[in-house]
Amino acid sequence: MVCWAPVRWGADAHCRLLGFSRIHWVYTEGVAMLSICARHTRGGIYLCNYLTAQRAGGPAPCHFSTSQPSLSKDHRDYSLPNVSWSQNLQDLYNKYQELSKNGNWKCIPSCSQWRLVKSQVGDPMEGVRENRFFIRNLDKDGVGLECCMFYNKAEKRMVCIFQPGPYLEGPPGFTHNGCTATIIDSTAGEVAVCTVGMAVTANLNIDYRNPILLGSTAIADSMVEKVDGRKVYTRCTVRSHDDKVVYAEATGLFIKSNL
Ligand SMILES: CCCCC/C=C\C/C=C\C/C=C\C/C=C\CCCC(=O)SCCNC(=O)CCNC(=O)[C@H](O)C(C)(C)COP(=O)(O)OP(=O)(O)OC[C@H]1O[C@@H](n2cnc3c(N)ncnc32)[C@H](O)[C@@H]1OP(=O)(O)O
Repeated sequence: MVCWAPVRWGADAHCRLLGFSRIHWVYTEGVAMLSICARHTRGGIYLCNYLTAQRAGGPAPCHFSTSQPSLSKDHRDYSLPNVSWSQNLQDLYNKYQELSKNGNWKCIPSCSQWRLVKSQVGDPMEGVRENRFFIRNLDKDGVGLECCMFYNKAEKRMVCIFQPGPYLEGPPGFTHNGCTATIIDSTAGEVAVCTVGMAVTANLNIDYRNPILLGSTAIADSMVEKVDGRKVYTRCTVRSHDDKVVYAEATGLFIKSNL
């Protein structure tokens, strides 16, 4: 029999992040099927464990704190590995760290992103909150986006290795396309900013090719194609960690700030 069950799912932050209503409805049969299919992948195990824990009333992360204004001066680097990282994400991180040894690639610490903005435009909330961006705005490791960016100056290229967590769900078991758009915007935006200085998104076009399983590891690979005056044209492809599946392809136009 088909049955719909309400599941309290990290209510406040989840709603804020995805714009859903306070109760998130999950089609339980679909989720059960997905969890069976998902067992075949490393990401699936992550998802299965999470769903099993939730159904059992176990340590489902229903209550957690979001990125509220904070007086903390602890500028944690959210791009460093933590226990929620899958082996695939860790392997990609190790690969780019290795590539960084000859200076071609450079790891971008998460806290550097706001420093970049502040150095250009100042920070209206200086002193009242931590340095962090929308892309990594949940306190709890693993529930949102785990990611790290690497920059290649010579190639005008930025990659973002990432692992979407359970609070980023769109279709049951899969990543919300708005989350994918955020990753693309941030990766392409960052390479635009690193290339020409402070710039904002004017246009973003995305073709979604395949859904991204929650808990899986993927990579957004973005590069600057052309700079024409203040206009920075970028291209980005999102693929699975092993390059076998293309998840999305995008172009973005960023406009260099007049400031
Ligand atoms: C505002 C908050 C900023 C927050 C932080 C922003 C960036 C973060 C920076 C560093 C962080 C590191 C990495 C990045 C991480 C994340 C990325 C997040 C990105 C964002 O979250 S960022 C916020 C969302 N974003 C906006 O909030 C933009 C709203 N918007 C505007 O602020 C203006 O609209 C603007 C500035 C775009 C242009 O205004 P403007 O007056 O300066 O210049 P103008 O209109 O003259 O355009 C100049 C030439 O661009 C062409 N052009 C313009 N728009 C076009 C379009 N859509 N399609 C095709 N061509 C276009 C014109 O046709 C002309 O071309 P031509 O020169 O050939 O005539």
